[in-house]
Amino acid sequence: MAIILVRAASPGLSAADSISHQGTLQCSTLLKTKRPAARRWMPCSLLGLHPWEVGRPSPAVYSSLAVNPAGEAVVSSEQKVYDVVLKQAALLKRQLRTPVLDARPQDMDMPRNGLREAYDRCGEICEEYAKTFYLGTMLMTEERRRAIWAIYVWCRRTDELVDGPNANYITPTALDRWEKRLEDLFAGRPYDMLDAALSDTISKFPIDIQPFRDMIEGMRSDLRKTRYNNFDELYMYCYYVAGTVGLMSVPVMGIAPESKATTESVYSAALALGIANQLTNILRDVGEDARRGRIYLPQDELAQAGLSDEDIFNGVVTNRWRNFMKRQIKRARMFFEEAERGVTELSQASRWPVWASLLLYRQILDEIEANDYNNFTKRAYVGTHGCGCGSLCPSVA
Ligand SMILES: CC(C)=CCC/C(C)=C/CC/C(C)=C/CC/C(C)=C/COP(=O)(O)OP(=O)(O)O
Repeated sequence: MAIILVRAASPGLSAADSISHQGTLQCSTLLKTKRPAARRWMPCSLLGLHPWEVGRPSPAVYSSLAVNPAGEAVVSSEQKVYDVVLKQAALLKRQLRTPVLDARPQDMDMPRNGLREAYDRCGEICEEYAKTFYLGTMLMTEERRRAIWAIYVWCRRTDELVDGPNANYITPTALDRWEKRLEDLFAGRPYDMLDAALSDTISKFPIDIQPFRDMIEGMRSDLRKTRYNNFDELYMYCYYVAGTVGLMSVPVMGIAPESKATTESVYSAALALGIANQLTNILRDVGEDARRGRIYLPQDELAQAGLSDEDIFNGVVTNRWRNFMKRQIKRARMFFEEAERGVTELSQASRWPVWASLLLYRQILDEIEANDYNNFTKRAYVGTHGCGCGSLCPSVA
């Protein structure tokens, strides 16, 4: 019942809504007209436009530079990531010739005792750190739910390496070891029980190792990099640490059998949600990051707005800052819009947790505005009761 009502109230979930990713003029570092057989590129700057001001572009198309300082054309981050999307989509299409998971009896692949315990532990961790999302996963089939927990826990542990209590001791070598462990678990040789859950998951779903490797690469880059010259660099970072989660999730969440959308477009939407979440996270945490000497904002855009690192460290909300933030928020919202269109294409039971987390995270942007753009000393906070679903939200029940 709750879900039906929430669906009716959620534009992204209307049955009549369908994605049209065809034929639109798209913009990125480059503008591109997308055709099935070819992608043609034209620098946005030729039109004197900021990419995200050209109108709602289609899949992952918001990077801002495609020339290096020497004026040479370079492949944008967005294009590099789109190539990963295409690869993931092709793999999924190839591997999904196997039976539809939903059609299998739920108990068929029930894990043996040790594994069951491992998955339960993953569920507990997910519940502890991401309660709303966890509650949403309870609507999925058991197999999918356990798989999502296992992926979540691996990502959480990876993040903890550079963000957790031992972060100061983490070296590139430690990340190399973590990557070796990842390869082992993909080869069916898990190191501990939590790895064993993921190892089991990848044996059941068509999940590729690349987004996992890329996430570790993101942690490596976080160790050495504290500034981002432009949005192209920031986009790559967001892909590494969050877009990857979207790509990992699609094979488990599943595309609705009735969906007319292309596999690539669903992956693009999943990627967009990861990017949107990460951009939002960055905008929420500007003050906190600055206190750690980090600025995850495009330096060129800061300079254009007349702002410097000093302004960020001083943390005074000025009109320049407000204007800068307005543009950053606008861009993050465009990624959310892109993501929204993909939610409807997921298999029915996977939509709600994704939708709930999208609403919840997007509200952080509203909250930053409500705080008059003071993200230096005020943390935009959205409680689990604030996901826009009122009393229909399962997190309230
Ligand atoms: C839309 C479609 C087709 C599929 C959905 C695919 C998915 C699940 C995408 C979600 C990707 C995701 C959850 C990325 C992580 C983003 C992120 C910024 C997480 C922040 O984690 P924490 O650092 O724990 O955040 P808090 O600090 O807010 O607790």
